[in-house]
Amino acid sequence: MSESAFFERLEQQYDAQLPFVVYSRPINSIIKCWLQKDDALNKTNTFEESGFVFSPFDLNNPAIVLPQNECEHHVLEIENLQLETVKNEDFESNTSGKQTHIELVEKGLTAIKSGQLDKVVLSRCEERLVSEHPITLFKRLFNTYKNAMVYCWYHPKVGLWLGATPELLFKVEGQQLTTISLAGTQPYNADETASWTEKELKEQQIVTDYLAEQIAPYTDNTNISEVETIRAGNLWHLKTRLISRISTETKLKSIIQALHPTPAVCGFPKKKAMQFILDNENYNREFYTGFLGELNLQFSKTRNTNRRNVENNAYSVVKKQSNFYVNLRCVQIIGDKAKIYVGGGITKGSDANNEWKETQNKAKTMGYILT
Ligand SMILES: C=C(O[C@@H]1C=C(C(=O)O)C=C[C@H]1O)C(=O)O
Repeated sequence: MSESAFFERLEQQYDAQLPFVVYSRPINSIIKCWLQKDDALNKTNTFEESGFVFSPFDLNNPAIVLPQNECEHHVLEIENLQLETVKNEDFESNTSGKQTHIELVEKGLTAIKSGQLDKVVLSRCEERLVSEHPITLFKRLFNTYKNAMVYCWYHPKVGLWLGATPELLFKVEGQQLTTISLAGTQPYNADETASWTEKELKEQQIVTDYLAEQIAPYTDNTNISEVETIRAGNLWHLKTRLISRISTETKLKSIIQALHPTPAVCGFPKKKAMQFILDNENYNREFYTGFLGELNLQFSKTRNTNRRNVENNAYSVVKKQSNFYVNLRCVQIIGDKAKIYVGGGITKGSDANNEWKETQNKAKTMGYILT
């Protein structure tokens, strides 16, 4: 399918108010779209279906699935999309929510000092006007953020979301589980390399240890990589990769419950941090810090047994794969309004003003894309 035919088909779907998702995974020149044939709202809480899942932060609310066999699928392989309009380099974060956010962070710090919590991730949402077509915004995301999972998701009964997330929640290929620990934030500077404080390194290590502990009951042989610095748009983060094997009887839902929400978007202890967020952030995160991605898709892997008998040499096994990304650096579009969702992790020693600035920096990822 040509680039123009691919996007025309997507625009038709949006004009007909039918559900769709268009996305591209990090470091990948493949754009996929799933177009649901009707406007049914398919929910899941078992995560046993095959499809594309869009899950809220709070799993007490349902996750939405675009079922694989009720969708038309298209794939486009391309490096850069044609775009007439360029991104806006002058985005200035709106300061109207500053006082409220600082008060929220201070409340979080008080809870940490009193020993109720070790870490809590506190967020806010900032409104902007948007005039551009969502498909144009998606094209800009794809051209701008090559090492993020970029997407535009729409369901007429739920809403319209776009994002460029640097964070894999986890992926499962057959029995192999991969997850990452992402924490620490610094503004990206092309002339310097990131230098991290002991506090930042320690906090990222805490996230890594926590993830390893959470997956331990379902896995064996966890291999933990060295810590590396990665770039996500205008920011640096610290990242570690954890790879392990899950036992055959483990259900995908158990892995989801063990890993979501991670301390990178919620805090820990998990339940207490979650409760603090639900009680104190004075808005609903909805799908921000939820997760999205391919759910139980079948793929076949060819094995080479190296036997002499050529007939037996290659055979393929059908396996299932899922890959979920944390819904960060995202925006919800309602009519001509764009709501940019941003947050950051608060620990002992965090400074409320710096936390505010960190959310302003994070808002730029989507801010640059909107005009
Ligand atoms: C919560 C967000 O980001 C998360 C929080 C980070 C931090 O506290 O330093 C870093 C990356 C993300 O895991 C967000 O972007 O809204």
